[in-house]
Amino acid sequence: MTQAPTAFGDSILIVDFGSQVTQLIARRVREAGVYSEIVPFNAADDAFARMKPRGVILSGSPASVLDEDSPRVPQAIFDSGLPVLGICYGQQVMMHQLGGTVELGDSGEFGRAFIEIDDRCELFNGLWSEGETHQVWMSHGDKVTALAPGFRPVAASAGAPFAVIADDARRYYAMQFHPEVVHTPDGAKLIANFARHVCGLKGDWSMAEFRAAKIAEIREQVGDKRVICGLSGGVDSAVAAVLIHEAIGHQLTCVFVDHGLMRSGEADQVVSLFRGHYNIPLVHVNAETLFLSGLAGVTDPEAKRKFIGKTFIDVFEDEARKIGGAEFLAQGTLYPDVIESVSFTGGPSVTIKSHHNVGGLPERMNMKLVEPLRELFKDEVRALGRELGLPDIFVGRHPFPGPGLAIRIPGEVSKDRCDILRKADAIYLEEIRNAGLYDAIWQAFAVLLPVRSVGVMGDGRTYDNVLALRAVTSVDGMTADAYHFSGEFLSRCATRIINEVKGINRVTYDYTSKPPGTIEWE
Ligand SMILES: Nc1ncnc2c1ncn2[C@@H]1O[C@H](COP(=O)(O)OP(=O)(O)OP(=O)(O)O)[C@@H](O)[C@H]1O
Ligand SMILES: O=c1[nH]c(=O)c2[nH+]cn([C@@H]3O[C@H](COP(=O)(O)O)[C@@H](O)[C@H]3O)c2[nH]1
Ligand SMILES: NC(=O)CC[C@H](N)C(=O)O
Ligand SMILES: [Mg+2]
Repeated sequence: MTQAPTAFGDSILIVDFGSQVTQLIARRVREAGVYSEIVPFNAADDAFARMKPRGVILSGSPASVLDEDSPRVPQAIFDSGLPVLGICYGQQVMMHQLGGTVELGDSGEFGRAFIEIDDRCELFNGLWSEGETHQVWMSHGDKVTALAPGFRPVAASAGAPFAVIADDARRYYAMQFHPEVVHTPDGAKLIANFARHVCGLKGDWSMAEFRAAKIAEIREQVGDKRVICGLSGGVDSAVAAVLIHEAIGHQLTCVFVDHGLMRSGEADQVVSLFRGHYNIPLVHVNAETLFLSGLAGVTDPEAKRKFIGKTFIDVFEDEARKIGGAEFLAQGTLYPDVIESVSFTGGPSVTIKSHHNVGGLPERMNMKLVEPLRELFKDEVRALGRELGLPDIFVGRHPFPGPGLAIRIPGEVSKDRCDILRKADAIYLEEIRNAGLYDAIWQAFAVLLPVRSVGVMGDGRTYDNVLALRAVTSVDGMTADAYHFSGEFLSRCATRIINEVKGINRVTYDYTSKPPGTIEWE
């Protein structure tokens, strides 16, 4: 998982101890105009040396510092003299390592809590003053019972006398609550204060800077070699292709793989849209038979993903040979693809699913990867797309997963089932567009369930497939909420789909948020 040295100037390193909300810390730091990266605690030493950050934030964790073998902060971070901000477990582990005491609490604090500000400190600069009460969000069972030398309490809650602690001389701050979540209303400002006021960073990280830095980095990585870019029609690969083209021009060839798992009419649309807007060579590969024959009999979601990931690479390598060889394969991989696919040995996070372009890649690959968007969240990619002048039709598109309809057909995938799903999905999206809801929704799609139900149509009995509709709102795909359609809208979709698509006799709507669900069903 080693990456090239960061070219983004001043940054903050976030050490991940496995909290569910670590990504939110990175978002808050970036919103403050400061570049940040998350690294698992067991890779923090290397990342610290590579990034040369100007400050460090320690995340929460499901672990307890009282457990044997629970994670620790690399000593190099404390030895560096840089500012450190500890959050929840981050606070506990700082105390444990720096000479304080942590004990198992009689009862934890979970959810909303109120803290009283007892003293001023640099972290509160221009934000909180003595005597005030503020809402925060807690989620802990252990608690700090004695402070390490140099620290003093600056805020307390009913359950946590050391809700915020400070050592202004060393620029060490720590809190028991989570400032990164929206339920701590001033949390983003606290994190911004740490990044800008305590670490002294300017907060001028922008997409224009990212664009320039990335172009330089791509030129350096690629030299005069050829690059193939997997182009899906989605915003990520379109932005990656345009950025790489700006860097290396004619050395780039794009390859669109039609795996037969596309939505209705999508293949032609993507190819004509891209050819219409850009003068970048684009190869259109029809690989439907290859993908569908390989998926026959495969029902396990991870097995589908792994097969598709591998087959994508086979196709890219074939196409590379046809143009006389390419040293590099470019993809529009994003930060969430990386975070959700990787579990670190001995590390705290688990693999949720193998995104086809990361965890789904075969072990042995002949081409080296160029992934200029690997550090970005989706909304940041859209901002970069606008910066690069991409038309709205690319920038505003709903995401569509690389494995396509295969992960929206739980159970075995066949051409017949793809055809049924394509028709239903097209009606659903048409209704969404007609109702003017496309831009209010982050992603919408249908899932063809491996369940049949009994119905009655035209006085006859039917025994057909059940379809689930899904629509979510989100900022970056890391968390999501079900979209609340009107009942009238949903029944219109249900009626049209059952009337117009042979093979479906029941339609349901999926109200699950993420977490606990994921956006896709597989
Ligand atoms: N059909 C395809 N042909 C070629 N490359 C593809 C295809 N589908 C996916 N890829 C590659 O895999 C990467 C990841 O896919 P992903 O769906 O996350 O991104 P995207 O399609 O570019 O954008 P979006 O997430 O908005 O759909 C793409 O950026 C692209 O490089
Ligand atoms: O290119 C992709 N390859 C994949 O293997 C993949 N799996 C999920 N997705 C998309 O990622 C976002 C989050 O999806 P999940 O909540 O299902 O993980 C949603 O936008 C999903 O559509 C993928 N995109
Ligand atoms: N959210 C956290 O970081 C929790 C830390 C630790 N597991 C506790 O329960 O106190
Ligand atoms: Mg896509």
